[in-house]
Amino acid sequence: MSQHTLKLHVHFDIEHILNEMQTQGFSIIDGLYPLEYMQALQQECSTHLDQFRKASIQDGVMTEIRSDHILWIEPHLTLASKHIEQLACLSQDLNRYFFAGIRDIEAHFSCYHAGEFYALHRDNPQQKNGRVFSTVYYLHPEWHDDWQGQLRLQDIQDQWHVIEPQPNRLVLFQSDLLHEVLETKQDRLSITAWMRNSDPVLG
Ligand SMILES: O=C(O)CCC(=O)C(=O)O
Ligand SMILES: [Fe+2]
Repeated sequence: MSQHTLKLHVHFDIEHILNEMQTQGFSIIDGLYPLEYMQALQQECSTHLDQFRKASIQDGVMTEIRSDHILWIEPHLTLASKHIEQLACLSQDLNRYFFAGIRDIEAHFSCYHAGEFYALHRDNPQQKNGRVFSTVYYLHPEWHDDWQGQLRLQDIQDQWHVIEPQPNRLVLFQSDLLHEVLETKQDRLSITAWMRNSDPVLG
């Protein structure tokens, strides 16, 4: 499919999402995109894998907390940019309902190779980086339960959830919730995006 002819408009079940955000602080949206878009996005991701950088090196400093590889999404990544446009639409609803003040979205592709993980963390540790909501969209072609690599997340009632990284699944959660990516047994591809209420500080 030519990326120029690709028109993407997703209908979010916004009432359901808002209700889940209100009661648990996170929401899972399955089967988000038409298959042909997901496949085109996979291809965009795979053709750029050689440009991914170790996420464990931030500002030249090494951290042990994560071992995945990332590529920040910029406009030339046209298919990934369409995903960000859809998230921007969703953020308008979140703004209307939660007065969240979201003004922009920052996002990167992530690739976890077998043996890689992201230890327990919050995406907005001291509420300094403006991240209000986090989203992860999984785009590997398939996922089996015994491949591990789950997202483990504590909800606003302190209950823990283990979420499988199923392809074409979007997970939306409050950026201040504790979560981790368990060590994966297979290559795990995703786009992580943050809805922010202030100017970007990459990292
Ligand atoms: O890939 C995931 O399931 C979560 C990734 C994550 O926590 C992050 O990139 O901050
Ligand atoms: Fe995170």
